[in-house]
Order: sequence, then structure tokens, then C-alpha cells
Amino acid sequence: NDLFCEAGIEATSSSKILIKGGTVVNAYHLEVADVYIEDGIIVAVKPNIEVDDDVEVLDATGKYVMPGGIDPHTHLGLKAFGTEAVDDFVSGQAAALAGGTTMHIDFVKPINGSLTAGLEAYEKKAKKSCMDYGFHMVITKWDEVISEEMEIVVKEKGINSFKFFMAYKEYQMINDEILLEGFKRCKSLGALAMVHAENGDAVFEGQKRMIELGITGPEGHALSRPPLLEGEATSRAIRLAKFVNTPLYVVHVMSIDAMEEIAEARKSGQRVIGEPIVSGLVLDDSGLWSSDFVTAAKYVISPPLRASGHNKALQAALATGFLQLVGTDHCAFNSTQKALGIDDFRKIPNGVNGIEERMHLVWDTMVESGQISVTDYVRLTSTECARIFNIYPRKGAILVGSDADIIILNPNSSFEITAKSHHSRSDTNVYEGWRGKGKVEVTIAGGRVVWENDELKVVPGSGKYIEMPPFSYLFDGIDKEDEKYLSSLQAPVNRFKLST
Ligand SMILES: NC(=O)NCCC(=O)O
Ligand SMILES: [Zn+2]
Ligand SMILES: [Zn+2]
Repeated sequence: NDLFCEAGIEATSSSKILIKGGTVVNAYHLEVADVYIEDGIIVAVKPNIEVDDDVEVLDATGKYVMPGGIDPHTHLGLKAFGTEAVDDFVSGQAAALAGGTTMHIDFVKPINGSLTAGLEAYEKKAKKSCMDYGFHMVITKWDEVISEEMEIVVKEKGINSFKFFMAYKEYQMINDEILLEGFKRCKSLGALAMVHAENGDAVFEGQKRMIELGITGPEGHALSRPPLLEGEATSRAIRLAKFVNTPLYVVHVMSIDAMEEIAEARKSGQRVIGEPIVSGLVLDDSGLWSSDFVTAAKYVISPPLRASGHNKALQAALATGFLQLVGTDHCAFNSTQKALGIDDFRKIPNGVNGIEERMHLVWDTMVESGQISVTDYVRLTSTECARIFNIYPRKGAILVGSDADIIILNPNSSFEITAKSHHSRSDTNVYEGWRGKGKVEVTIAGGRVVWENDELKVVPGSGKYIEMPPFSYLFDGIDKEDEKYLSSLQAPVNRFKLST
């Protein structure tokens, strides 16, 4: 549970690795094959590869060899809620690697609205990275400077997504006018618009209502922002994205209400991506009612965990294609930080852990239970994220030429989650005591074995910043839809023009 990266424990493994005899799984195909890696790149995937003695050989017989997980939604070292998240790019990444995630995409928070200032700060935070990472950018205000900065970060800094908060009225909520401006700018740059979808004005009202009733404990958090407020904002964002005709990504889908809005939009042909997070998939709101404040407060996240039933519906939507990939929203605070809200739930820092647990919990809950196939697992935890953020097949695949970010998962082995044994700096874990089947026994990141025999061997500074180019597949054909729309307006445009 120490800081492995800071301790400077060097990876000992060779730059040439052969993974022998495992079942190699990609998003739409699996086969028994060997995987040969040299200098961080996969150079061969086929049966019976012969190698020299200087090659490290890992036996994967009876195990799955899969692309490392990609977590599309993390907040490492986030400064918010009057404090700073405990997991930074050192401990958060150590945790990720121990859980089979080899890349994450973190949200850059602007400084006084400035994107470039925010990005500089995050570049510093990420310097000691021991795994690959990318950035999304948050938009907190709107003017010509921000609009120009958006172009710079897309064209020069490798960022292809922007998030808009429809909640957090006191900090960073934007209104519909800014949402529209932002969506238009995203579209012109080929960048993906993302939303935290809750009606922030109504949440503010709901919070006042709870405080007036004397409900100050963690349960007040969930009671003040019910699913209908998530459904309303999701529906509004979807409709505004349709009006602009740009793709939309809804982060942390926590309720049936939001999920059904996404499903309806997708059924009508709209390009909307829905990202459930692992806490929303496997937990419910019951923990918020614990009589012990530390226990209850650890479950505070926005949008909140919902009543039992929402989680099962989100799992079903993920299994059947209405939702597309799984994130974590990893934003860990320890119990002393959560205690900032001991007298008022509005002051409890929002966020839960998950970066280390996601791969195991999705396996246990979705594959082990029989809801999805092993190939689906790879698609939902890795490949689809790489496609959406336009880095496939460099990431998200075990193909010749792909980065050697690989896990070996033993389906017959088991795992247990505890705050004592996890690698996060948090003193609590929202999945405390969870036991399940399917264990990530080996993690290879950037061609090095970084997790093996329950031990981390990571190299600070070895993680690379992954530039993500604009105009992912989600933008294909958007121009044709625009042309259709414009030609449908020809008749009214010409209606009162005199014929010459
Ligand atoms: N989700 C949450 O409660 N904390 C992190 C910030 C956000 O994603 O809203
Ligand atoms: Zn959020
Ligand atoms: Zn988040």
C-alpha cells in the first residue's frame, strides 16, 4: 500500500516478452495463440512462436490474454470541493495497473477558465506517470479566448473531447447558451462533446429543501438530486446535440431515467454514447443510509448511487448495446476529507474509488454472471474507448503493431477487495469485502511486466502522453446529414424570392 513509483522500484522484466498458450481476446474474436512483444510493441500474434533464450516467457495456458483496460473517466489529483483528491498520477496509476488498467483519460480542470493554464498544471501533475494517459478538457465559461484555446488544444495538444458540467451551480455549471456554443465549437473541431448531466438549478433547490427539513446527513445527497433531474439534463443535452448535429458522450450514467433517454436517442439514429461507471453498475444507495458517517459519506458521488434496480437496468443496457463502455470516475477522498461535510452533506467531497476495481468487478458482474461474452468484456473495458477517442488500434487491441498493453486474467482464480490491500491512498473502499472470480494475474504496460505475483514493478516517468486526434468515427457522415438538413431548408429560404 506504499508509493511504489516514489520508492523507485524498477521494472525488472525484459523488453522482449513471449506470452505463451493463452486465449487471446479481441473485441470481436478470440483464439488460442502466442503473443510476442518487443520494445513496447506487439510484433506477432500466432500459435507456436519460437524465441531465443533472452526472451522472458509467460505461460498463459488456460488464461485469457486481453488488451489492458482503458478507463475513460478519472480525476487524479483533482482540486475540488475545498480539497484535493488523494490519488494523484502516482498512486492512482499504481492502483490502475494492479487492477489491469493500462491507460486512463483524465479531465483537465481549467484555471480561472483558462484551458492552457489548466493543461500546463496537468502536464506537471502527470510527469511521473508510470502508465499511458490522455486528457479530456473541461469548459467552465465561454468567450472568444476559450473558443480559440479549444482550437489550440485540439490541433496542437492532442485533446479531442470537451466536458460541460450541467450541475455544480456554485462552481462550474454552464447554461444552455454556453452548451450550444460549446457543442458548435466541438463540432467544427471534430471534438467530442461530453456532459455531466444533472439539472444544477433543480439540484440546488433540492439541496435547500433537504436542509430546511433538517436532513443534513449523506442520504440527503441522494434525496436532493433524484433520477428525474439526471433524466431531464440528459434529455436536454441530447436534444441540443441533435439541434447542432454533433455527437454526444454522456459521462457517468447512473439512472434508468438517463439510460432510457440515451437508448431512445440511439434508436432514432442519433450518435450518443452512454458511459456507466462501475460504482453505478454494481452498487446502490443503501450505503448512504449507514448510521456510521464515515461509511455513509464514502458513497457520496454525483450523480448519486440510485435505489437498487437502477444498477441491474444499467447492466442490462450495457449487455444489450444501449450503453457503450465502462468508466470509473475515480475521484478518491479519504475519510477526513469526507468529514468536511459531517454537518452538511453539501460539503462532502463528491467521488468514489474504482480505477483498481473496474476490470475485476465488470468481469465478475457481467462475464461471470453470464450477461456478456469475453469478447464483449474487451470491447466494453478497452476497445470501444479506444475507438471513441480515436486511438484504435494502437490501443484497445492485441494486434501486430498495437502498443503492448496487455493483461493476463485467470478465470479460475479469485479476488477480494479491501482498503487494507488496495493501492489507492484512500483509507476506505466502496467495494470493501467484495469477493469474486476472475483475477488479473499479470499486467504488461508499454511492453513491461508491471504487475505479477501480486507485486507492482513500475517505473516513474515511463508512462506516455497519448495524443488523441479529432474526427473519430463518430463524425463520419455528419457532413452528409448537415447537407440534407440544409437542402430541406431550400424551399423556405426561396419561398418569397421573386422569380426573375
Ligand atoms: N462524480 C463525482 O462525484 N466527482 C467527480 C467530479 C464529477 O465527475 O462530477
Ligand atoms: Zn461528473
Ligand atoms: Zn467525473
